[in-house]
Amino acid sequence: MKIKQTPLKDCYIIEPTIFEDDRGYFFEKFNEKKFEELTGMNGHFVQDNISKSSYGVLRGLHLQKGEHAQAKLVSCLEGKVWDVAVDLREDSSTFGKWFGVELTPENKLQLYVPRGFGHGFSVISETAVFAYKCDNFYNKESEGSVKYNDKDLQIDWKLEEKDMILSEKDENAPSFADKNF
Ligand SMILES: Cc1cn([C@H]2C[C@H](O)[C@@H](COP(=O)(O)OP(=O)(O)O[C@H]3O[C@@H](C)C(=O)[C@@H](O)[C@H]3O)O2)c(=O)[nH]c1=O
Repeated sequence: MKIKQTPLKDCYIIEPTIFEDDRGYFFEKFNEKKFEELTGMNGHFVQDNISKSSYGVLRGLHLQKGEHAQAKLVSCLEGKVWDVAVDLREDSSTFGKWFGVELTPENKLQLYVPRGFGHGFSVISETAVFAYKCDNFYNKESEGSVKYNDKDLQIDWKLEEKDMILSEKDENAPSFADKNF
């Protein structure tokens, strides 16, 4: 397992070591001990989520606030997604900055999105299955969000606006300036 620092503080790309032989391949998708040694972050995840979406679906930007804040380790099991993390920690040197990475079953990359970040992804294949671990439980009352097309963030979602499919909640999300995080 290798990690690569992204331009955002505490946000990492995880690349697994692949063992190939005549049968196919093997890799450790997650190893708490190695993850903690390499990143220095908490690797104790308590919830695993899966979603399936079709082309053009954009989920985000989401976070949980306060004591329910969640770090996420995200990956794509089928298809191709453009994954985006935004640093929403006001005391961070990379506050207000975003980073995007393509996640596919072929590149096997995972993105570690720390607590206090907004997270979202867009589906750029016909369909995509997205999988992620969270280090804190889902809590509806603690949900925060930031509008995907916020003028201050200027995120490139790798989709044309006309193709984007959003939930009503995400369409009506507050702006970055509203600080719903
Ligand atoms: C996130 C979540 C949702 N739900 C329920 C609530 C709702 O009825 C249904 C769909 O929820 P949402 O519309 O919020 O799902 P979705 O838009 O896929 O939300 C997810 O988006 C990505 C970008 C993230 O970063 C995740 O943390 C999460 O916020 O599933 C749970 O039961 N547990 C969960 O952990």
